[in-house]
Amino acid sequence: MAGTKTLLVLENFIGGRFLPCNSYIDSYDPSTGEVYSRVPDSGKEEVEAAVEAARAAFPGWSARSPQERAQVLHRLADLLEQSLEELAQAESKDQGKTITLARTVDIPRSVQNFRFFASSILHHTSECTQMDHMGCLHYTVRAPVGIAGLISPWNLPLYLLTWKIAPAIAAGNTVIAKPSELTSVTAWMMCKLLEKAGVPPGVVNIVFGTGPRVGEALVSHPEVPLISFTGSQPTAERITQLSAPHCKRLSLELGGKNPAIIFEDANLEECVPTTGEICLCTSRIFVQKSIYSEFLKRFLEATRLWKVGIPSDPSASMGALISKAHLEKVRSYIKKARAEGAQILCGEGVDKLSLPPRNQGGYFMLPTVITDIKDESCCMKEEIFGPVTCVVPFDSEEEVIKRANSVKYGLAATVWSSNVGRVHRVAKKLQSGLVWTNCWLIRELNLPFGGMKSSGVGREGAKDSYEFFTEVKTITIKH
Ligand SMILES: NC(=O)C1=CN([C@@H]2O[C@H](COP(=O)(O)OP(=O)(O)OC[C@H]3O[C@@H](n4cnc5c(N)ncnc54)[C@H](O)[C@@H]3O)[C@@H](O)[C@H]2O)C=CC1
Ligand SMILES: N/C(=C\C=C\C(=O)O)C(=O)O
Repeated sequence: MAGTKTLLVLENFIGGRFLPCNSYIDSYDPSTGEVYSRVPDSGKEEVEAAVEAARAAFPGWSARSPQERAQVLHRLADLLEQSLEELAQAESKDQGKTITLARTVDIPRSVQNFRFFASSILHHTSECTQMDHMGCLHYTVRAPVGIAGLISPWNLPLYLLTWKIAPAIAAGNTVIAKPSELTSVTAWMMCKLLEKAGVPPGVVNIVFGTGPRVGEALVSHPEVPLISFTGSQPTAERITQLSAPHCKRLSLELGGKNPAIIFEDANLEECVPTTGEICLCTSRIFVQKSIYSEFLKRFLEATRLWKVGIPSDPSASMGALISKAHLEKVRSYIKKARAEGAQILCGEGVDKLSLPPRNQGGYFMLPTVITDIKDESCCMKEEIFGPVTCVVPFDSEEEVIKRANSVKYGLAATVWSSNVGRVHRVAKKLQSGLVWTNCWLIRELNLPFGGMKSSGVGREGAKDSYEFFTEVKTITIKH
């Protein structure tokens, strides 16, 4: 491992202090394939220390008023915003995404997550009902649950981690967070801002490392009663098994195999650019037969305009994939599609990727469009989580709803049509936690976010996250 001296070495953040770890994992720069940082390989011992710190901080933090907690969240948001450029550069290098994306989406949304929950925590009300004939009044009270375990993936590192930390601490919990071992740098950078923001020691603890070691230690710890997880379905299954003996509360935000349904009366100008490594991306495009050829022509033209480039290039539309293993996984799907007789119209194996010499070992691939593929193909059923889209024709509304619903996932869908009645009808029948019609990824953070079927359990959002991160009690008063 050449250049060890210059590697960035992260430390766990426990009880308000940065602590070294006994062992470390190498972390790779996805744009070069070279090791550039070292991430603590934490385990049970570090989780135990974090639990101790979180337990000690809980009484003081939970006793503060929502207004006092909100002020701290606002200060943290301001500090993150002041470091936006530095954080964006770090996210782009660590994750492989373009600097433009990190600058305009990831870090601004992380800032917004703290501002949003700082505000929404001030506006919850509780229920009250009268039972006059019994001389009773019933009402509910909510209280923070305790120590929340938060586990996040690599695709939107700081964005998804803060989407969990913000509501959890706003509601008065203390947290132990575990970011993906593949993308830990921005979480570590955020820890440097916590003290200045006024977050007391032990309220936010971050333990770095792998799922099987530190993730499982966190999930299995008896003093961590709730786990909020975003990631893959097999990991969610494991977390569910480990949580079961403790009856833990779980929020599981998992993958998708999201359909876009494009009817013949859709505005193609609008839908072509939006169809496209977020769990919400479209991976199956169903196009009504009468416009199939025209759509495909425009879609291919738009895809070919996507510039795959090094993450720091502001003109690149797409950077590198997260890891060598992931690149190989995505490529293996394209290979399977080809073996099944599908057509690969552009991208992997068809077009040539041009990269600077220094980036030849990076995890890059071209956006790839597949057609002539059967609904039963694994490319149409399984989450590939890469720049690969299948485009297939359909005849009728009834047929396309059935086909769109024929996968185990149910996260997001888009419907494109200028017929108002049709978009309402189809949106209602799709088995999907989120449906966008004539648009994509316009987020309203107040409303429930999450999937059905194998795409998850529970929802996140203003009210949903508040309910998840608090315990409700019903009190009856006889007067
Ligand atoms: N939101 C989504 O829909 C996402 C879906 N994925 C899908 O998952 C596939 C694998 O990606 P990964 O990052 O490896 O997902 P993953 O589900 O393995 O990892 C997500 C997080 O869970 C942790 N984790 C892994 N195993 C664990 C365990 N046994 N106990 C506790 N925590 C554990 C990981 O360290 C990471 O922090 C991707 O190819 C993609 O298909 C990945 C990231 C996000
Ligand atoms: N959960 C994911 C995306 C969430 C986006 C949002 O909250 O806007 C994911 O890609 O894993």
